[in-house]
Amino acid sequence: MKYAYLGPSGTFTESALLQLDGARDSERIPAANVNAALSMVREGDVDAAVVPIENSVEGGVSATLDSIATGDSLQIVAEILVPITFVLAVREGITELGQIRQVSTHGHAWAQCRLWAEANIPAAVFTPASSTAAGALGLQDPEQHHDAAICSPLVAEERGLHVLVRGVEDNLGAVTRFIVVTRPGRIPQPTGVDKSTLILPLAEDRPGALMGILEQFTARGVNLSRIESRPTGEGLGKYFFSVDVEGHVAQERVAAALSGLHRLCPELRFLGSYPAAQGAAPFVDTHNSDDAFIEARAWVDAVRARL
Ligand SMILES: O=C(O)C(=O)C[C@]1(C(=O)O)C=C[C@@H](O)C=C1
Repeated sequence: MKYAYLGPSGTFTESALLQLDGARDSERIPAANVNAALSMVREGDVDAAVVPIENSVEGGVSATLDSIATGDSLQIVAEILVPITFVLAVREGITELGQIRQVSTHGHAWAQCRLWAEANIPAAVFTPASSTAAGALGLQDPEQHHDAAICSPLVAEERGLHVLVRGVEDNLGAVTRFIVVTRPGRIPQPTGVDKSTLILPLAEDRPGALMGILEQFTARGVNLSRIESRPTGEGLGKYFFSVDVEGHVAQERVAAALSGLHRLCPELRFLGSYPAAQGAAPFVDTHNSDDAFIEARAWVDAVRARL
């Protein structure tokens, strides 16, 4: 396997990739940003990409949500969870927090450490980096000017960086969810604890449009585990919904919800059904079981046979 990931080496994304079976023997290509990683998949330069999609504190990763929602279709085949903790690494010569004038990290990491930074390095200006590891490596680059970086403990250790403070995150126990993305192909078999991801553009801007979408799930007992609205970029007020549901397209209730959604918004994108990284099998009422759907369809077919 050949994987692209949000690089350089030492990102949380690389840690996620290394959790995959056989990843240590695979070819791993660092990409400068999420879009570049997904382009490598679309163009066939790699078999798959690993990119962040959601953080338990900061929410959805817009670059990923937007990139998988448009352009050539992609498919999610797996998800990976990584516990997140950050350290404050500093440039050589910096020994106290008061000396820090510029701090660099990924925007999503900064959002998770903002309160700590306001309280402890209030004078420091934030310089965005393309990843936490890129910010950390910049500390060894004389051409870059930041004197501190917020990064993973691992990259600080691997690069021999001096760590001034550990655990600078505002919320203990944060987790980031990563996805493995391929070109559309075979859908992983259901495991019983699965997720499906959908992109739902609003076909019509009218009262109750979102309710109409949600009803498709409610009526079939399909639980949502994430729903986010993202601007389409076509103008103010134009949004699409990015949704994760509990269940697999092989299950009748999920398939029925998809079919209802397709009638409401034919432009919907099915981004895949894949094993959930954690959780239990969802509760399913008897009337939403596969058997109930199959039996109900047979009953209607028998009625229609008399036409
Ligand atoms: O910069 C990294 O190390 C990443 O893998 C990206 C990323 C993200 O986009 O959320 C991943 C995990 C952390 O939440 C912070 C940054």
